[in-house]
Formats: sequence, structure tokens, C-alpha cells
Amino acid sequence: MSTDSADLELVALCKRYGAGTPAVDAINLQVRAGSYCCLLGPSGCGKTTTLRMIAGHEVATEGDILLGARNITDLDATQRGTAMMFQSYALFPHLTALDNVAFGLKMRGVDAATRRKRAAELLELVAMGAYAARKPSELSGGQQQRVALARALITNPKVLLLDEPLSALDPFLRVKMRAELKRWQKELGFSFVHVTHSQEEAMALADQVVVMNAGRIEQQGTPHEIFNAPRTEFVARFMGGHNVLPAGGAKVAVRSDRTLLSRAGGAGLAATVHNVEYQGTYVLVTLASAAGEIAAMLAEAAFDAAPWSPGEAATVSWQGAHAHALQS
Ligand SMILES: Nc1ncnc2c1ncn2[C@@H]1O[C@H](COP(=O)(O)OP(=O)(O)OP(=O)(O)O)[C@@H](O)[C@H]1O
Repeated sequence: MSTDSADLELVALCKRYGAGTPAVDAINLQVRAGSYCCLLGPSGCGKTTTLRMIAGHEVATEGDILLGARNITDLDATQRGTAMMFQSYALFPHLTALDNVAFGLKMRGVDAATRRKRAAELLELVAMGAYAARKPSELSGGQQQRVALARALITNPKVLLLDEPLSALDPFLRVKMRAELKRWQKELGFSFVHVTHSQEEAMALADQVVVMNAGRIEQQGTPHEIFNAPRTEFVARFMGGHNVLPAGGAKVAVRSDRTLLSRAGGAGLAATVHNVEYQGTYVLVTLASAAGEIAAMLAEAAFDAAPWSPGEAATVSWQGAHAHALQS
């Protein structure tokens, strides 16, 4: 399998469907060759439109898409060096796994013997050689995903584009296939650009997380950077696991497992416990305060040593080093 990945770059890329707010608003993004990038954001933020412009399924209104040394903005989808894997895998129900995989080469005019040989090699690569003669309805969700991956790989892409590839799977299989996708990406050595609305999925998979909001990139970085130093209130709230709290006329984000509760009063925010939820390793204590709802994740042993009950008054505080100033 060739692994000639290339850097992907989006330069001031825009998509407007009509008057009003653009679906994608002049985004700049670099995805390094051989890396796993997740486009993450709520419904309607423009992530699918961005992916479809990279794939050539949607025309860019303005801006450029560069792949290695080539400007692919206006090229036909089949000429770009990208391949797409869809949410429902989009396998043809009446074709066998082998013919589904071979299909991409048929479209490119490759002769039948060559395309079947190549398709068989790719099915072996994804450990599906034994299922070559089966139709999609005779395969499990995970097996269909592997066939879809082999089908995307047959055109030798430099970048694989994945649109919510795990959302059709049940939660158990989703976690299993997530690990498999990551392994394939490392083994194949080329870039994956994966659209998801799941924070957990992006954190588990990505080298680079790109958080989008209303057509713009709100923040990008490693999962660790995004989770530990959210730059805006949107990112802190969207990633979860943080409280957004007032501090000196500005707002800061503090992780809920670093939010401290005391009965002694002193410096901090006055709050009232309104719910206590046992979660195993942690106990989640939610409180009402003038700054809105606050969540504190207390280690089980700490909670057991001094339990909290609904209705109790508490003072919420945090260490300065654990607070991240947020841009408005
Ligand atoms: N063909 C279209 N015509 C008009 N507007 C569109 C079209 N496709 C998308 N949009 C609009 O562009 C914006 C971005 O849509 P997009 O599908 O990229 O969002 P998304 O982040 O992928 O959301 P989701 O997670 O729901 O798929 C939305 O406001 C959407 O309504």
C-alpha cells in the first residue's frame, strides 16, 4: 500500500448558499501529511460543508484548497487525490463486497481483471478477504465499515475524508471501530479528516481537533490543548467538563474536577448544592449560584470523607493556575 500523504491546506475557504451568514466563513486550516484531524462542532456549524468542498462534492464560493503542491479547488472529485467514506457507508446492496470495492476503479476505466485483483488485495488488508462474495446485508456493521474503508482506499488517496463514519453503529461497536480507524490511519500513513459532533470521538482519535462554530474555526489544537485550555466560552461549554465562572470582571474556565467546594466560607462564590450523583470514580455535585449552574466532580474518597447533600450551602473556589481566561 503506498503511503504518499500530502499536506492539506484550506485558505480563506468560503461557502455561501445565499444571502445571510455563510455556511463556511473564510476558514484557514493546515492538516499535516499523515495526521488525524477531526472537525468538531454542533449541528449546522459548517463541518460537513467543509468536508464536501475538500471532496469536490460542493463548489467553494471563495478561497483555495491545496493538496501538496496542487491547487485542487476546482478539480473534479475523481482527480483530487481525496476519497470519501460516508456515514451509512453507501455500499451498493446488490453488489458483493469485492464488487463494491472494485467499483471505484470501474468508474476510472480500469479493466475487470486488474480491478478485481486490487479489490481482493484491499479486502485482505482490512481483514475481510473471507467475505469477498457476501452482499452488504450479510455483513455486520463493523464489517460493512471495513468494506467501505477498502472501497475508499482503492483510488490511492492522499487524504481520506470521513463524514460521521461511526454514528450508525451501536455504542459498543462504535468504540471498537473507533480504535480500528485510528490503527488503520497509523498503518496506512496518510491523513484522515473526520467530521464528528462527538467531543469524545474527536478527543479519542485526533492529533488535531478543529472546533467549529457558525462557519468559523473557534479553536484548533491537540485534544490536550483544547480540553485543558479552551480559548472561548463556546469551546469550554461545547467540550464539557468545565465551569465558566466570573473572575475580576472577566470569565474563566475551570475544569469541574478542579473546582473546589468548602463549608468554611472564605473567598469564592456562594452556591447551594442542588443535586448529588454517584458516578463511580467521581461523585458529581451540581450547585446553583448567582453565576449559573456549577458542577464539581469530587473523587469518591474525598466525597465519602465529607459528603454533600442537596440544600447545603457551599463556597466554590479554584486555584489560580487552574483557571483559564476566556476571550469574549
Ligand atoms: N445545500 C444547502 N443549501 C442551503 N443551505 C445549506 C445547504 N447545505 C447546508 N446548508 C446550511 O449551511 C450550514 C452548515 O451546514 P453543514 O451541513 O455544513 O453543518 P454541519 O456542521 O455539518 O451540521 P450537521 O452536524 O447537522 O451535519 C447550515 O446552516 C445549513 O443549513
